[in-house]
Amino acid sequence: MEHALEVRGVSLRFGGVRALTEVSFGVKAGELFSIIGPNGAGKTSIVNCISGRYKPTEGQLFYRGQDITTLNTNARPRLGIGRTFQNLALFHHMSVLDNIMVGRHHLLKNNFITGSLYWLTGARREELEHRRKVEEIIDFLDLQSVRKATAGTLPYGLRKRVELARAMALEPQLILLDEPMAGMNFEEKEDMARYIVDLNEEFGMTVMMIEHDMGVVMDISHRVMVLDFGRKIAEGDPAAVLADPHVKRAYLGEEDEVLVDPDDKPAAPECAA
Ligand SMILES: Nc1ncnc2c1ncn2[C@@H]1O[C@H](COP(=O)(O)OP(=O)(O)OP(=O)(O)O)[C@@H](O)[C@H]1O
Repeated sequence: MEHALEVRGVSLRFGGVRALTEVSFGVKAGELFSIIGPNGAGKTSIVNCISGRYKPTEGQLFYRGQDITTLNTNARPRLGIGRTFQNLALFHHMSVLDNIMVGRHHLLKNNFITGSLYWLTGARREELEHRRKVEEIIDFLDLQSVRKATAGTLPYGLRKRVELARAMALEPQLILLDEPMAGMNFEEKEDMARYIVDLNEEFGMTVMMIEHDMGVVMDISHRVMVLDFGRKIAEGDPAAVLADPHVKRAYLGEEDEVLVDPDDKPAAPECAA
């Protein structure tokens, strides 16, 4: 399988803070790839480097063989890279339908001037085609009943789904999902997991997902990478990653026997005065 995305030796520093240190990995075309790690491990930083929000201090990023390291943020959706955000970034006063339409902005061929010649140019045909695509996504994500609702009035789980719809509207080949299940209840997570698997399998999108829910990650991912303090500590199929002692120690909080000095005596509990 060809690499859709390749991250080579990426480091990112904010003053004295090392958010990422020499992180390298590849995501294959058609893969559902997840990144896990404790809070502050650098997961969102990686997504922000790929989406262009941050420029790596060192290293390179390749998308389908093209060096995108210094490409500006707006150019990436045109290449086929879409994303969702950890904290919802919807237009709250707009309808669900309009929020999803915004996602198609970069695909619009007609500008303000040609758009004003609505019936004479292809503007009308183009709008109908965009509507058709948006309706397809609304059907896929079961958003029919709320298509006219104001986005800001919807329950959190549904707003997350609308955000996914907007990212899908870009028709990306690679979609970056930053904690798509955060704040959801069990049923909402189950639904979201199913949509993610379907957009990978039915729509053929390559998925790179950051998610804290280990159950979901292990269930649906083809491969998993683990970050800790900005460094990659493991990568592989879910079962192998779960069994990795470094991962157990860093992520799941289990002790690594090798690193525990047998002569170390537990400290005596402090007595209250
Ligand atoms: N814009 C920024 N300015 C300064 N430091 C930052 C910035 N963005 C991230 N960091 C720091 O970089 C490190 C990695 O942060 P990042 O948000 O990538 O971690 P994360 O794994 O996504 O965490 P979480 O699971 O809590 O979202 C943290 O120490 C964070 O404080």
